[in-house]
Parts: sequence; structure tokens; C-alpha cells
Amino acid sequence: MTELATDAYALAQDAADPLSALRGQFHLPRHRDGEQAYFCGNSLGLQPMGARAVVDEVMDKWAREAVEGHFLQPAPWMPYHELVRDGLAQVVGAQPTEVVAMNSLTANLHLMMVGFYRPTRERPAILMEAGAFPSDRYALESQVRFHGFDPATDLIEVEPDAAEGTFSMTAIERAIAVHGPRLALVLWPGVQYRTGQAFDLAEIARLGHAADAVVGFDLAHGVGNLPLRLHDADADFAVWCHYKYMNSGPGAVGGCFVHARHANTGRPRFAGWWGHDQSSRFRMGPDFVPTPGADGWQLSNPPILGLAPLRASLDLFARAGGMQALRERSLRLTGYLEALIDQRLADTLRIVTPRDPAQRGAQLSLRVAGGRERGRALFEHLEANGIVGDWREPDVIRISPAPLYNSHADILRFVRGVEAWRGESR
Ligand SMILES: Cc1ncc(COP(=O)(O)O)c(C=O)c1O
Ligand SMILES: Nc1c(O)cccc1C(=O)C[C@H](N)C(=O)O
Repeated sequence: MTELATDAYALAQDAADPLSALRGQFHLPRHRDGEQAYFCGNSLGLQPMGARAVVDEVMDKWAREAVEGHFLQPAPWMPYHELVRDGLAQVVGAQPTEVVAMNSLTANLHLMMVGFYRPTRERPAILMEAGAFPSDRYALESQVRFHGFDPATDLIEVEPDAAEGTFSMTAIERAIAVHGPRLALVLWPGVQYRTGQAFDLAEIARLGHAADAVVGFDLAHGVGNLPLRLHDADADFAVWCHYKYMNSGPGAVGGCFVHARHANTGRPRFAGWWGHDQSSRFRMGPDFVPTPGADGWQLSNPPILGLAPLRASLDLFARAGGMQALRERSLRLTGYLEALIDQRLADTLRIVTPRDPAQRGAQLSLRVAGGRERGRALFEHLEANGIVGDWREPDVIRISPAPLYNSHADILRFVRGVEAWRGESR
């Protein structure tokens, strides 16, 4: 049997993979004399080396050109969001006109719901997962109330029915079947933030549509993590952020998908001038004429400084050869982490995330034997040693090897960190 837990094995795996070189394109946070083993790209991705130059470019252009910067090549600000369009479409599996970078995740969720959550007395309800990221629940609950309905009956939260708080497809199917006639919207995550469970989006869209509901996805933890095929999956809309696996910086501008079949929709929307048809936007007329597609949902001219790092990040996704290539590396990294936990840490850590690689992305969520207090103690021990995951209440440590910059050697360091703590804390 190959000895997985050796430097020789980890280094050989890293050396054999050409994508390992991409780590050199990121700023790795420091710990004492070395680098952190950073596993927190599911919360805030690392800074691409190229990000500063793109931001500086904007600062220099502003200094040099002021208002002319909107129009002067290169990279004029008027169509600046178009610079990220093709790259984003590739990452989420969409047509370019189906995606736009704008606002932030929760703001986009609300804006999408203006058009895609149209409750009636007969069909007032939203179906979501129980235990969702709080912001999603706040947004959905407030929308239900805003329309004069009652979250107690009209915000339907599907309870997890499978191991460790995960969902079987049957649970989702059954909930849609039971509540179908009352459903206005199904809103589901691509990857659940606490458990790391990934879902079959095409199947959820199919089930939701069969019940005549609109289907939207929150891809905060899916984008840049899994290869998505939003167009083919037939989602009506999707929203996401770019600060996690997309490495575009804290509070980075978010993203939005609107399926091509809604490109010229008559659905209501909250309008702003940047959503107005470009050819007549500067005629300054009183009537709103939307740009077809996702662009038509923009409100304001975008924060150019906020968008700039996304360009640097998308470059790296392209250099990696796209999401499929990254996913293959991600499967190797997360599989290595899983194998080492099974081999060496089974008495200490329990993997919460589904064991089937098709039902997860990069992240493994872990519970520590002995309960919450021991979990906190391990988490703090790791952090003190430059091994950075995150803690999610009530008792989960999330470790997410990001294929753009994590290595097998990082994973081995995590395992040794847990072993050292176990040795000391017995
Ligand atoms: C699943 C999910 N939804 C919503 C949010 C909130 O995003 P934002 O603060 O960008 O609106 C996050 C992360 O913060 C998230 O992980
Ligand atoms: N954006 C964050 C922040 O500014 C502070 C702390 C955490 C975050 C996060 O993004 C959390 C993340 N959505 C999560 O899955 O937990």
C-alpha cells in the first residue's frame, strides 16, 4: 500500500500536476517563517498576484484621464463589465448575455426576486433548505412579508433527512411534490455552506419546473468550485459572490445569471440607467428600455475598482484550462484529504460532507469527536500553527482545499497538525 502520509508522496503528487504552478500566482498569507496552509477559500479566496496591477491601472487611468476614462482605450469604464463577461460565462456554463457582474449576492437575490418571485394567493410559497446561510433566509423571509404573505406558512424549509444534516434528492422531490401547487419559487444552493453538499441543479430545476415554480440558485459556494452548466440546467436565475473561490477580494462585486429564455422578459424589475439599452442610454429619455439579457438588470454604473480584481482572477481560471481541469485537481486534493482522515484521523474527525465526490465540491466539513469544546480547541490549535480553516456554529470545522492554490503538502500539514493536537490533548 502506498504510504500517503509522507512528504515524498505529497511532493510527488504536487510535482506531477502542472496546475500546481498556479499557486505561485497568489499571495499566500504568512505564518511565522513560512506560509499558512490556507483552507479558507470558501470564505475569502486569496489575492491573485495580478490583482494589484489591474486595480493600479484603474487608479492611473483615473488620475490621467478623469472623465475621459469612461471612453478611452484600453479598458474604458463604460463597457467595463463586459471585460469579465466571457470569462464568467465560461465559469458558470452560460451564454455571455446570460451573465452580469453587479452589486453583491444578497442585493442581487432581492433584485432577481422582484422579477422571479411573483406570489399569488394560490401560489405564495418559497421552498428553500432548512439551515440555509442566514442572509438567504433573511432575504427570502423579508420578500414573503413584503408581498403580504406569512413566512410561517409560505416560507417552506425542507428538513435534511440524510446523514449529518445533508439532503437526499428524495427529500427535495417529496417537498416539491407535497407543496408544488403552492410554490411560486424554489431557491436552492449549489453547494450548502455548512455541510459542503453539492446538488444536482438540473434535476432540481426539472422538479421545480414540473410543479410550475420558478427555480433560482444561490451559487456562493458553487461558483469557481464546481463546473456549472447553468444554461443547460435550465435555471431561471442564479446569484453568487466573487470573493470565495473566485478570488476577487473582500466584498467583491457579485454575479447574476438570467436564463436566455427570459432575455426579453416582461416580468417586473427594479430598473436603473445601467440596465437601459446601451444604444440609447445617453439620450437621457424618461422611459426605461431594458438591455436584453442579464445586463438589463443592472442598476448603476459599476464600481470599476471593485470589478478590476475579477479580471485578474478570471485570467487564472483561463490559464488553468477552465473549470473541468480545476475540478479534476480539486477531486484529487479533496480525495487526498478524505483518504488521510480515514486512514489516520478516524478516531478524531468525522466527515460531515457526502462521501460521494459527485455530491460535494472542494470543501470537507468536519466534526470533532468529543463535541463542540474539543472542536473549538482543535480549531484554535490549528490556527495557532498557521493552518487556517473556519469554524461554523455549532460544531463544524470547514477545510476547503482550493485547486488554484492549495497543494497536497498543505493537506499533509493539516493532518499532522491534527495528529499533534490529538497527541497533546489526550
Ligand atoms: C450561501 C450564502 N448566501 C449569502 C451570502 C451573503 O453574501 P453577501 O454578503 O455577499 O450578500 C453568503 C456569504 O457571505 C453565502 O455563503
Ligand atoms: N464575507 C464574509 C465576511 O466579510 C466575514 C465573515 C465571513 C464572510 C463570508 O463570506 C462567510 C461565508 N459566506 C460562509 O459561507 O460562511
